[in-house]
Amino acid sequence: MKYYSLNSKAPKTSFKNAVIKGIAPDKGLYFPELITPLPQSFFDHIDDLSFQEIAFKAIHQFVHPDIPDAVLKQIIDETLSFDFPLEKINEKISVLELFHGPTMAFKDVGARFMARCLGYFNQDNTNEVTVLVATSGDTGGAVANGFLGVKGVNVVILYPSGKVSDIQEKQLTTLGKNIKALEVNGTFDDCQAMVKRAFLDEELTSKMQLTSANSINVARWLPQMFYFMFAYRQLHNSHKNIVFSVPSGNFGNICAGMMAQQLGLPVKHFIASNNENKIVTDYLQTQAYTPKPSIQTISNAMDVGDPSNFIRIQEIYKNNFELLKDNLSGYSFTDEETKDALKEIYNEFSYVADPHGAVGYLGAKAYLENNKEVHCVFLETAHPTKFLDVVEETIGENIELPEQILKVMVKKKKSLKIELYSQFKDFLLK
Ligand SMILES: Cc1ncc(COP(=O)(O)O)c(C=O)c1O
Ligand SMILES: N[C@@H](CCOP(=O)(O)O)C(=O)O
Repeated sequence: MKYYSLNSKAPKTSFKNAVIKGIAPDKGLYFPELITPLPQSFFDHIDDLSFQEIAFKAIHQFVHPDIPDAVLKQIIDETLSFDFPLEKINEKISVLELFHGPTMAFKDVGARFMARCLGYFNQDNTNEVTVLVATSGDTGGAVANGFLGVKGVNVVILYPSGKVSDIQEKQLTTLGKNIKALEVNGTFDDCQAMVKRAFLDEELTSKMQLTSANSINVARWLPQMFYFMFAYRQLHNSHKNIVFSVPSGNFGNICAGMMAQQLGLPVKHFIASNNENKIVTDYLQTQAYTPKPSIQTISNAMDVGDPSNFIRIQEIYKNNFELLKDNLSGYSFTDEETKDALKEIYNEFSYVADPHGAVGYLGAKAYLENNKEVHCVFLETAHPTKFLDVVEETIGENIELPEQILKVMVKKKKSLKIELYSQFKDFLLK
């Protein structure tokens, strides 16, 4: 597969090069040149396939020929070593749990897949890479875990000081080895802007190979397609007209769902469920795309004021506003509404959601008000214990801490505080 830059001013490139570079030389996001739908027989016989087989068929065309089939199978087997259960909340709503990986957030799959691709490309130690990551909470931990000890890869994580949960902070600052954390006095958007500026900085790029492990990178972004296929496999015998409500921040996950739809997955509609950072929800109402400084909320991983992947969504729907609106609705919810939803989900369905999942649930409910003939799946993108204080206080119960979380809580945070791009650059150059 060849990838082109969405800024149209860079040459097409291979999967391998797109992964190693992260972003095109004209600073555009890479996008696959061709999307060939899977045959109808794949969907007709999806019940006969394991999750690993589904994933292999879904991603094969995007990595071929740079990753041989046997290696791809192994990468997928190692990446998908945990479950993705779907639970019915009621007749109209189900929840797809994406938090059973090592850091208990949906980012684990993309991070593990990308780490293994880079490991494969660097077998002969000739492609040493510095991976830069901006995180509003979960990407950092997943990338730290997924890339720990990967040969020839150094990871630098930038996170907004005081704006991630205690557990998220422990997950991204305690591993050591090839993983370094920089605590930025600013917002997630400031972190993302510093990373993007580093890619433009010739002094840096002439001295080191930089790449990104945010959803900018095709190897981090595309495996997120799997979730939508896994949900379909678990639901299609009992429900048609499946709609996904995706708690959205940087819009990588929902955009990966749209890629699955391009592969032929029968998805009736997507819902972008936003907290008060509602740039895309506003766009769908006004047709004006206006990035804004991000607002701090209790669903902090979605505190994004300029979503990177919106441009990919525009590409998928051919920059056609009406086509996009036929496929995507957007809703935004306040923290108070999110807390009420956490209580409602707990009291009515005995289910403990996290604040991001609760926003997804609210999006599903809002859409169902005017669309009766569908079944909504909201994505539970992180385990509730990652947001322990707010969840326990809201539902009035203590929740049991999983082993993954207990292990990390006792570790000691190690980070370097920075405020300016020059400090970030000096850190990289040293
Ligand atoms: C728990 C959680 N939910 C939702 C999101 C939003 O996902 P995306 O940035 O792909 O829109 C994130 C972060 O990305 C997250 O960590
Ligand atoms: N919500 C993310 C922000 C970055 O998203 P990404 O998918 O582009 O890595 C986070 O938790 O860090």
